[in-house]
Amino acid sequence: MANIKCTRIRKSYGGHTVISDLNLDISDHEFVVFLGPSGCGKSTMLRMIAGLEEISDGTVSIGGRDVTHLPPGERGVAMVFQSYALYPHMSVYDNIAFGLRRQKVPAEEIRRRVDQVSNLLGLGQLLERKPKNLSGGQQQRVAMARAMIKTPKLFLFDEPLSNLDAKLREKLRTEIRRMHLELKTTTIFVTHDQLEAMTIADRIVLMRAGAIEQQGTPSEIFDRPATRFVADFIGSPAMNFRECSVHVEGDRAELVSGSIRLKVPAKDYRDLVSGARVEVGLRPSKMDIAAEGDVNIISGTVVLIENMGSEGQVIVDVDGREMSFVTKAFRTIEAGQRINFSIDPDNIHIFSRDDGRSLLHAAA
Ligand SMILES: Nc1ncnc2c1ncn2[C@@H]1O[C@H](COP(=O)(O)OP(=O)(O)OP(=O)(O)O)[C@@H](O)[C@H]1O
Repeated sequence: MANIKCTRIRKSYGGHTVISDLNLDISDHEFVVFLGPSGCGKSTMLRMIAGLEEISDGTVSIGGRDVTHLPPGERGVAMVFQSYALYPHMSVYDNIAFGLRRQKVPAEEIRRRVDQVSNLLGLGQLLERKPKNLSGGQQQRVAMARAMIKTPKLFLFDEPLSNLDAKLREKLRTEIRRMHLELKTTTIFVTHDQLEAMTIADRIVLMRAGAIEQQGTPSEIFDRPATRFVADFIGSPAMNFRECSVHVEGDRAELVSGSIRLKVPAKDYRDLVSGARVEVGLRPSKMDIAAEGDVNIISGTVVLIENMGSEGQVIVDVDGREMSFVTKAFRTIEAGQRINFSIDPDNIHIFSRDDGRSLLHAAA
């Protein structure tokens, strides 16, 4: 069992508090991603769970055992860092076997386990090489193998893919996910890359300034962002935001900004009263060229079309400000033309201008 429980965690450096009163539960076998902008405290949290960083206040337990004051070696965790930190003078085999040799595991057993993890990570042909003769991706695989061989209860990854190029990142991301499906070791993975988080996580813990802003499955976070901050952080291309005034008529509310008029069912949101001002968020990927019968139509002049392969991002000037939407039919559009695009009422996000919280009743 390797569930994790962080209770009322605080971390201060000198007089400066960087994590305050953070509570977090992670289930056995879960793959959790700590996501957030630079400096929000992701690595500090991970390092406190690993035991590499002292906790100023609060407790951490792993598998029901309070490990708050245990050294890293006694916590049953293995950590993979951004830098591979392999021993340059040792072969791949010796690098992977190093930890087990120190534990005086019999040579035969070491051979068996090195073979097992190196096959899992596609390192079987590279065992005699020195790290300097490996690519960055191969070196990171060796670092992962070295962590895995100890059969830890908990895997901690601190931005392990940051030094790799985009293609390799994608490949290793899939491998890490596959490895998790096979081994089911509870995993925490730190990244500031939202796409990486979306594709790899069972659950995303989105942090902001030392606190949890929202946690949930990638779909929950993407489809029902609890705050404007989350909505803005997740999704690429980024969400469009417009400040709108509210006009309520019966069971419908109209959100108005310049020429934009969007209708939503008023009962789905709290605090929608005539005269209120709100922040409205529209995801580019949830809009498309308007079709017959669409209700929420926005008109503007096409500024630019970005070809993304199978679809394109269309940047449109609406009342002197740019908005964007994504469409497969981008090849039919030209810069300078007038265009109507639309959004489904279910995909309109409304946030309070005071505290940035979503006004959707069903928001997390
Ligand atoms: N040893 C330290 N002494 C003082 N402040 C520190 C120390 N380590 C981290 N901090 C501060 O704690 C905060 C959280 O840092 P942390 O490295 O956990 O952020 P992060 O979310 O992992 O960021 P990044 O994605 O840039 O690595 C930052 O404001 C950072 O400046």
